[in-house]
Amino acid sequence: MGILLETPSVPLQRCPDLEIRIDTPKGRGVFAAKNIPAKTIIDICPVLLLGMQENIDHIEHTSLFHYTYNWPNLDSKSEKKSAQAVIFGLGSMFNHKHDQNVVWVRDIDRLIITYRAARDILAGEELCISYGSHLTFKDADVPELPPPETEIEQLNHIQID
Ligand SMILES: C[S@@+](CC[C@H](N)C(=O)[O-])C[C@H]1O[C@@H](n2cnc3c(N)ncnc32)[C@H](O)[C@@H]1O
Repeated sequence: MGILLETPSVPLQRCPDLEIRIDTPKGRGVFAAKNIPAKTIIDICPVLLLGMQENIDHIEHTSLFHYTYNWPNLDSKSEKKSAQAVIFGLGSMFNHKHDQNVVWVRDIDRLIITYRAARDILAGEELCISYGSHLTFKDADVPELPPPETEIEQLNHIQID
């Protein structure tokens, strides 16, 4: 009897109750078309790990740079370094929200990310992850404060009887 070799594989799964909206204050975004219960798998996405130098020489100069994730990696001296990775599937479409409703887990060895609902998500809500605190763009969720001059002008208009 021969040895049964199992083909290495990752079963894929995507929540069907989703839609892309194309004209939001954050550009395109992923929205719930129906209620989605907490812990539902939203998507399982394959990952392309970029070479450190490839990223510096090329990707950082393209719009793709705004879609990459940090990915733990080892350099040529086996020291831990943060590389960049391109995420295929919906992983590249989630916008940022400080109070995110989607969480994600890396499978480093198999180059996969799994996204799940962090809580119950209502139909019509946007599905967002957190990009952390160092954003490279103006967060559309944060209201614009009036410039100081405007505040002074406003105070000047307050009449005291
Ligand atoms: C990974 S892409 C997300 C998909 C993107 N909205 C699109 O249309 O392709 C990241 C980009 O989306 C935009 N974005 C994400 N979250 C945002 C937010 N909270 N406020 C404003 N823009 C946001 C920024 O332009 C950011 O560089």
